[in-house]
Parts: sequence; C-alpha cells; structure tokens
Amino acid sequence: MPTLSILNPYYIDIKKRKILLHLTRAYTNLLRRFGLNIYSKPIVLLVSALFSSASIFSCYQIIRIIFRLQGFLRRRQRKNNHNPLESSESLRADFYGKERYHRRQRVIFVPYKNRHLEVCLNPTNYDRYEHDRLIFKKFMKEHESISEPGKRPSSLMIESKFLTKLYIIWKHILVPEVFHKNTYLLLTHIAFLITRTWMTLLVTKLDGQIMKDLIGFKIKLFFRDILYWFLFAIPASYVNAAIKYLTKRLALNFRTNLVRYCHDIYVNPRVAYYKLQYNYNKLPEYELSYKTVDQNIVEDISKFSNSLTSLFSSLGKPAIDLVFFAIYLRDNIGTPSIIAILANYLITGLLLKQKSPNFNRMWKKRTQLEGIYYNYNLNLVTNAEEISFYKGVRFEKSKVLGIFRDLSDQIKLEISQRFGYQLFEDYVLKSVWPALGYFFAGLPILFSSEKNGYLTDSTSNMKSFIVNKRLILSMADAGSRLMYSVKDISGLSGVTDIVFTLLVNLHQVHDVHFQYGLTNSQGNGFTSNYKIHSYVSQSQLANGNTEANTANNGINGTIQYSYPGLRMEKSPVIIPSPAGIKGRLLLNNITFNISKGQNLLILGKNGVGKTAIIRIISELWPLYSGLLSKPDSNDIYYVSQRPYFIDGTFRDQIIYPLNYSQMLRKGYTDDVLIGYLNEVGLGYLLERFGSLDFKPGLSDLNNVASGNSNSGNRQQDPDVIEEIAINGKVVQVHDSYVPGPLDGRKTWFSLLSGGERQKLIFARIIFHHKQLIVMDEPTSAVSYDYEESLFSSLEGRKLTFITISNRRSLLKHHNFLLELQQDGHAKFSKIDEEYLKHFENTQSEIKYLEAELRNMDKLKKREIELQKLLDGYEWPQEEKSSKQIVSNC
Ligand SMILES: Nc1ncnc2c1ncn2[C@@H]1O[C@H](COP(=O)(O)OP(=O)(O)OP(=O)(O)O)[C@@H](O)[C@H]1O
Repeated sequence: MPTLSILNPYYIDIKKRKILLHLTRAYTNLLRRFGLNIYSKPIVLLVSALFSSASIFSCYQIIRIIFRLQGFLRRRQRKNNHNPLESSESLRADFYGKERYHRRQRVIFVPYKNRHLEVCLNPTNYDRYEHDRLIFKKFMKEHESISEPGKRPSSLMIESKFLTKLYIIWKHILVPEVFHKNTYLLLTHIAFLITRTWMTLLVTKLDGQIMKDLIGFKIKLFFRDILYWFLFAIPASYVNAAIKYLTKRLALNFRTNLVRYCHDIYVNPRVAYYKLQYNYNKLPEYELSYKTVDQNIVEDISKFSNSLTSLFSSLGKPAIDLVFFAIYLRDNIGTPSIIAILANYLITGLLLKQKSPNFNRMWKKRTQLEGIYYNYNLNLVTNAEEISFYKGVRFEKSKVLGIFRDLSDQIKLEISQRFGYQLFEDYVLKSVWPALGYFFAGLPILFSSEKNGYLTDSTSNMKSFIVNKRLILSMADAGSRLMYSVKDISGLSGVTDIVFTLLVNLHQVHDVHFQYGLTNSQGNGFTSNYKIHSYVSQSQLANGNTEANTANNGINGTIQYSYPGLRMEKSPVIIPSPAGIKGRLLLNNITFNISKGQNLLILGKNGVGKTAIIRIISELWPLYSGLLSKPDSNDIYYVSQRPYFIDGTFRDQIIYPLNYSQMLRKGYTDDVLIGYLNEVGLGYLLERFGSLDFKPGLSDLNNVASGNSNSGNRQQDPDVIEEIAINGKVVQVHDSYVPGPLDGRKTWFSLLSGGERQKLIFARIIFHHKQLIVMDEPTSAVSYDYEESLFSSLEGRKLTFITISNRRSLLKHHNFLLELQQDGHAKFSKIDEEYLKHFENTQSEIKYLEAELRNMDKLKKREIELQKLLDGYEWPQEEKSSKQIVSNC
C-alpha cells in the first residue's frame, strides 16, 4: 500500500539510492561511449578536484558562520555581565609602571563595497613582547661574545646565523603556535606541491603514451589519450592556481604578523619611535639607521615575507621533483645512472656556489641606497616651500642626482658581476645538464636492445625514451631551479638580516630599562629607571669623570607621579648618549617647584636647553639623577615648538589626539569647538575652509553609531541605506551626509599661516583642559596683542602652565621665572608685583635709552649730511682758506 510505503523509513532511502544508482550508470555509460575509463587517474583527479573545492568552500563558510556566532555571543555576554576588568577604564599598570594598556576588545568599522563591516580587534598581549625581548637579547649577547677579538667565529657559525635569525622570527612571529592558521596553510601548500609533482609524472607518462599511439597508428587510443590530456589539464590548472594563491596568502599572513608585531613595540606609550634615534649597538652590523626605519617596516618586511614564501615554491617544488623523478627513473635507467646524474648536479652546484658573487651584500647595499634616495625625495616634497624660498633648486638637484648616481653605480656593479656568473650558470644549467640528460635517457635503449634483445618494439622504445627524456629534462630543470634558488636564499638572507636588525633594535628600545645606548654592563648591574639613589653633587657633575660618575653611569633619577604641580630638584639636563651621566651636560642641577594654579616661565638664549627640560619632563630624555615630581602622564598636555597637524578634518586638528567618537563621549559638540575657535581668533577660518574637500570617513559612521547625530550644524540625509546592529544598537548607514563647518579636509600645516597654526594649538589646549600644560614657544609667531588675549584665556580658565619662551613680555602671565644661563646654571625666582614693577621700570628705562640712542643716531646722520654738504660747497677763495684753517684746527 502506498501509505504504508511512505510511512516506511527505508522507503525514501531506497528511492534516493535508486536515483543515485541511475545517475552513476548514466555517467559511466557516457564516459564509456567516449572510450574513457572512470577509474583512470585523470578522471579520478578531476572529480576529486571538484569535490575538494566544494568541500573547502563549504568548510570555509561554516567556519565563518561559527566565528560570527561566537563574536555575537561574546558581545552579548559582555553586555549582560559587565566586567569592570574588561571595561574601557580597565587599564594595566603593573609591570609597565605608569604605562597603561587597554585590554578591551575594540570594534572598528571598515568600509566594504557600499556598506561598513564590523571588525573586532583583540587586545594585544604585551607580556609576549617582554618574553621575546629576552630571546633577542640572548642572541645578541652570544653574538657579541663570539665577535670579541680572539674569539673568531667559525664559518659554520656565520652560516648558521642566518638560520638562527630565521628560526627566531619564524617561531616567535610568523608561526607562533603549532596549531596556527599559517601551519595549516603551509601544510596545504606542501600537499599541493607534492600533488603537482605527481601530476607532472602522470603527464609525462601520458605524453609517452600519446607518442606511442601516434607511431603505432592507434587512432582511437590517440583520441582517447588526447581527451585524457584535456581532462587532466583541469585539476593541473587548479593545483597550479592553488599553489600561487597559497603562496600569496601565506606571504600576506607573514607580513601581517610581522607588521603588527613591529607596530606593537614601535608605536606604543614607551615611544620607541622617538627613542630609536638614541639607540646604539656594539656591533655595527646591528646598527639601525633611524632614517630608514619607515622603509624597513613598509618595504623590507613585505620583501621578506614574499621571498620567504616564494622560496617554498622555488626550493620545495624542485626538491620534491628531484626525489620523485629520481625514484621513478631508477626503475627505467638503473641506479648507477641516477647516482651519476645526482653527482653531476652536486658537483656543478658546488662549483657554481663557489663562483657566485656575494649577492647578499650587494642586495643589502642596494636596499640601503634605495632607502636614502626615497627619503631624499620625500624630504623635497615635505620642504617644497622652504626650498623654493631659499632658491635651493640647484643644490637639491645636484644632491639628489648624486644620491641617484651612487644607487645606479651600485646597480651597475651588481649587473656586471652578475653577467659573468650568469654566463657560466646558463651554460652549465641550460646546456650541459640537458645534454647529459639525453645521454642518460638513451642508455637503456642503446644497451638493452642490442645486448639483451629487450625492448625490440620501436614504439615501446620511443615511449620509454620520451618518458625518460622528459623526466631527466624535468630533473635537470628541477636541479637548475634549485641552483637559481640559491640566489633567492642569499636574497632572503639579506632581507632577514634587515628585519632581524629592526626587531633587535625595537626590542632594545621597547625595554622598560632602556639605557639610551648604555649596556647593562656599563650601568650599575641591574639597571632600573627612576630608582631612588644618593644624588651626585654639582661639583662631581661638573667634573664629569669622578668616581661617583663611574659608579652611577646608569639612569638613576627619581620620578614621582600624581604630584599636583611640577617640581624638579637637582636634576641635570644631559644629552642622552652611551656616555650616560658623563655625556654632554647642558644644564646643571635644575631646581624649582610650582604648585597647582601657579605658572612658570622658562627664559633662556637659543640652544641653552629649554626644550631639553621639556624632553626630561615628558620622559623622552632620561633623568640621570635628581627628582622630578609631576602629575600623571594623562594629566599633562605638551605643546611642541613645531605645531603638528594630522591628515583629517578641521575638527580633528582641535581634538587631536582624540577621535570624534571620543570627543562625543566626553560630551563635546561642534558648537563648543567653534566657540573655542572664536576665542582664539580663528572663527573666520570656518567660513573659508568649513566643508571643503569633505570625504565621509569612519568617524562620521562612529558619530551615527553613538547616536549623537545632533552635533551642531550637522544635517543628515533621511535616506538610510543600511542598518547594522552593533552592541545592541542599530546603526544607520546613510547614503549621503551633509558636512558641517568643521568637516573640511586640507593639508593643514601648509595651508595655515605660522600665527594661525599657533592659535589653533591654543584652541587644542583649551579643549583638552589638562591639569598641567607645558608649552614650548607657543606664541613665537603670534602678534603681541593676540599673545595677550591667548594667555588671558588660559589664566581665565585657571590652568597651570609652564611656558618656554624668549619673550620677557610674557612675565606678567606667570608667577615664577626660571632663567637659564649660557654657563649651564639656572636662576629660579618669583615674579611678584615688585618684580613686575622693577621689570616695567627697567623696560621703560630701556625704551628711553633706546629712544635717546635713536636720537643720537639721527644727530650723527645729520652731521654726516652737513659734512658732505660742506665738502661739496664751492667756497669763495678767502672763505676756502679760512675753511682750510678751520678744518686744520
Ligand atoms: N639629540 C641630540 N644630540 C645632540 N645634541 C642635541 C640633541 N638634541 C638637542 N641637542 C643640543 O642641545 C642643545 C639644547 O637644545 P634645545 O632644543 O633644548 O635648545 P633650546 O634652548 O630649546 O633652543 P631654542 O630656543 O633655539 O629652541 C642644543 O645645542 C642642541 O643642539
């Protein structure tokens, strides 16, 4: 009964099985009609290639869905049980001293097609870098010890240095765990390489078979084998494409790992990017040029990743080919022939290596020169206006051409050295090896058919010859590719040196006990920044080479945080160098103390060390001795001598280093910022640059995401093109966005005048409203009347500030004065009413004297004019003689 059949659970299965069987039968019949065997290798390969791609694609999709689900659940969980340790306020301040690291997962929006994707960034594990630093340090120590005179390293050690460096980078950065996605990619890559070699073997056999069909006039078999050839091409192309894809993917993954690693220790609160210029290495080969760090990170890391991954193909493929083909050929041409072929490869390989020029050194030199050339061009672009004013075109042109000449000379040298070697290499690899291949391929036919009566059939002879010849030529090709990849290895070795040197230097600078070139052995044993110690006396400091200095070569100043004002006590200002406390002393013991609400003016001539004091306060330079008490780093705002602007909107220039969403979270709106701009006298710029060159960026999306779309004069297009759910909020992505008056994007530094730049920085100071503001020549380009109003704004807000300046006119805005003398001494005094009165009296006296001087100048000029008139006057005779008498008198 039909109902019963449907109820039967096996009914559907039986039906399905029947359909499957029917389809299989139809498929085999179709193949048979073309004379194809379904179990033949090309067919099996084709089907498995299709099947494996379908399964890989499905697995990938399933994994993506799982990850998305996991992210969603994690966010929901975080929202439900709010963990204070994971909140944005949870900061780390243990091992890193005063440094703070966000441990929270961050969500950013990445534009994709016409929508924005939500991307989660996991928190960085900084402990990892502390661990890795010791590994790099150990390597350097060992290397330094073997480089000492009398301890010459063996050549093996030098050779293995490259492998050790590569191993360290590999193990700690490229593939940090065994079960890492890069491990899977690498294994898949190797599997595909083996498959390709096996397929080459199959194609070679098929080639011989086709030749045999042709010579034996087997038309049907000939067409069948041609069809096999076509079918074979599909999985073969798939494998080739997969190898290329995996090579590129792996290179990108390696690059990403390396770049993230470098950025984590290069751009972080320990300001390695600044301190790197003060790093020195005992071994010159590990000296990093500060000027080429950008090139190292941007280009050399990419080159390293590409050459490492392409080496898998260029070295792995021929190596696998050699093994496979040798095993297969051993059955056809015998073991002695195979040994002879391999011995030939080995001997010529060694010969070629001996003749090979040092490509590694040449490559390193060329890369260095390329970097210098690139940086010089960059310098031209950055300082275009200054160079034009100075009319420095001729000078710059001759300089840049000189640099390019050095580069082209190096390339010429490289090309000419390559030429001789290439000649020899091509002769051996492209002529000698294939000729020997023909010889060995012919051996079994020549000898077997004559002596043993074996292989008498000419078509079989032909097939055997074709297969052997192709395999031996492929072997020769594999061998030559191995030889060529020796060059790749030396290229990789050069770029590994560069990347390793970069990492060594970054770790040295990222060290919490960074000693500005001093090694620990030069310092005081276990060196520690900012520990309490007995002070070095002034006379000892001035002397420079006393016993106390030798003992306290390290950095021994004490820094106290959370201080409401600013205090320095007996702190010397020394230019950081490997000489440590014995380095160039700019200022002797600086001592001053200001409390909250008090302001300090630091005056001094050019080059006396005013900015150097700020460098010490901001911990860019070390405090070799003495005491520094200051508020927490986050409560101080520093203003540098040269205003800094970023590539962003007008708003970004005011709120830097905050971003737009952070600004909104703090409760600020564009209207408030516009108020600040008017206060510093830059309101007129809003009209001029308001919404010029507006481009919607991530900040605009963040604005919408945070739900604060009503900021100032902003309007929004009601057309919503998409809605995304982020942390439980619905984010609307708008098709168009009408920019507000602070949305203009310009190259701000070159666009604003010197005075405008400084006024804009004042708007920034007012916006941030920090506990302490340290300013270096903030009004040097501002007119006196505006200087008055800018400082009055700060005073009106009761801000505590320190100003470095050359202008005594600023005295009235400060409570204390620190006058720096050329001899390295400093005088700290209070600026009270009496002082100001005295100063004003002195000023007016100076003005009076200046006016007198001017008058005297005028009188002198008048006298000279009269004298000239007298000289040129035609005196009557008797008057002339009386004039003569007068002048003689
Ligand atoms: N990295 C360095 N290496 C060597 N010397 C340095 C270094 N940095 C600064 N100096 C020197 O230290 C001295 C003080 O520099 P600083 O920038 O503090 O001067 P300043 O008093 O602020 O001068 P100005 O008023 O001209 O800005 C200068 O002679 C300068 O050349």
